[in-house]
Amino acid sequence: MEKQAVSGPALSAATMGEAWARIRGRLREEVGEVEYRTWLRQMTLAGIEGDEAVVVLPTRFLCDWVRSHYGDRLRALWQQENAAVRRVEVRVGPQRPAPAEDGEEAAAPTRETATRRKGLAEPLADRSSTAGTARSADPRGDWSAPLDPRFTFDTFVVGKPNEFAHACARRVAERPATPGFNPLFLYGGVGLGKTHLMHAIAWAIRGGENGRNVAYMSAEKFMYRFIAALRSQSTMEFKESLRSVDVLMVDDLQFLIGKDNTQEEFFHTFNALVDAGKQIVVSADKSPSDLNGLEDRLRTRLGCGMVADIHATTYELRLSILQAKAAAAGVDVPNGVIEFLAHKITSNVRELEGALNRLIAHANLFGRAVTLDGAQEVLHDILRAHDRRVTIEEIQRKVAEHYNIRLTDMSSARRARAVARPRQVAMYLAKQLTSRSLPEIGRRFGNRDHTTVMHAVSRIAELMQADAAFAEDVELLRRMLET
Ligand SMILES: Nc1ncnc2c1ncn2[C@@H]1O[C@H](COP(=O)(O)OP(=O)(O)OP(=O)(O)O)[C@@H](O)[C@H]1O
Repeated sequence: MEKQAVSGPALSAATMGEAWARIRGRLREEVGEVEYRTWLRQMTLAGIEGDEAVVVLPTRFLCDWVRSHYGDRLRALWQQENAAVRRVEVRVGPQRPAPAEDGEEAAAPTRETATRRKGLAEPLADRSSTAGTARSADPRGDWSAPLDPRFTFDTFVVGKPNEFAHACARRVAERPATPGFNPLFLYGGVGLGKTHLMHAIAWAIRGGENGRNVAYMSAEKFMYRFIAALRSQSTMEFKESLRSVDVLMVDDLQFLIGKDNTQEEFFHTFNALVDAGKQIVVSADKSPSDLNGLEDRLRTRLGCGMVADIHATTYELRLSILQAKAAAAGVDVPNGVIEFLAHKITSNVRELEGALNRLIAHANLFGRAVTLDGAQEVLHDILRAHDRRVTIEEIQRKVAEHYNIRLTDMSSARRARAVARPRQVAMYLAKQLTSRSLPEIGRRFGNRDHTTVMHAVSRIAELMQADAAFAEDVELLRRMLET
């Protein structure tokens, strides 16, 4: 439901802007220049929604930090400005350029401010000028970032694409710092389970008998802690606290690309820990050798233990994941719906899970059973985003698989019915599902003439009319290809 504008003493855009500027000013005075620049400067006000002021920051980590360290203060300051604002929501959102503030760079941004506004660079440039004035951006702290209770080995579904990574993760969890498995480097595309496996390792080691001290963090958090330490001149404590852990786990290492100072610090920490026989686990979106922008010596070190790739999901793995998640939610999702989702949503597990959760939420909310029609309606936006153009090669592959013939027979001269009929089906589907012309389709099927394709199309249409089972078979193929 759309939220209403603030009632009572409503704020106009101009007044809101002024109020926000005052709040930022107050915070800046209260926390000091260094802390303000480190954590708060990138905050922008997205607007007021109902009784809630919405503040955005460029990354999830910054949001978590600002929410937990400054959330109450932000709310109190808003209340002073306008009593109708009762809550402050801090969320990830697009950045508008922050207004120039006293003592800061004016309109033409320096390289540092430009990159900082994108939320990308190491904001280290001013580290000598203001060091010492920082308050509590605690560089020592404890390193035990909260782990997601859902991300354990028990809930991780294993299939061909992730079985090697999973086996390595298990091994490290059971026997940390085993030679050959240190460091463990897990990599794979977005939403394929890297963080899940990292948390599972951390849970297992923390829950083990030896009471090992596990430090789990995102690379982004590593960087912010390091910067905070530099600024408050407490790098010794920072180093000591990290070097006293038994297991260091750093997620999304690609974040350190281009952040040379942080990389260097990470490299030294890494060496100190490995030399001391401690386990390192790292995840990234690419293999060490493909992480261009990481220093060569760091890439070499990262690649010298065990490197395990999590591949894109297969249909079978998607099915198993959906079945496991539906069972865990205690909701009866018919097989047809599960198969449909596994066919349609092929991008990654996060999206697959999101789609299933939405279906389950709808079913619970309206007390209705989950059905295929309902799924198509509830998920129409997700499904549309996954619609894609099917290629002739995909059609040939799918049809060959379906009829159990060789892919090469799609273009061969063999005329045996067992081969010729599936080839005709593939031509028919190519005509139906692609915008290719008849001559072009003919060329892709072993340089056949366009009249051969025409004949195949009409023959298959006839057979479908005459034989319901055959028609159903072709329809099934079409639906599978239309994912
Ligand atoms: N094999 C699996 N079994 C069960 N759940 C999985 C599996 N793989 C991924 N997931 C789920 O998919 C979601 C996304 O996974 P995760 O956050 O671990 O991905 P990621 O690879 O770290 O992505 P990113 O690159 O965006 O950080 C999580 O909810 C996770 O539990």
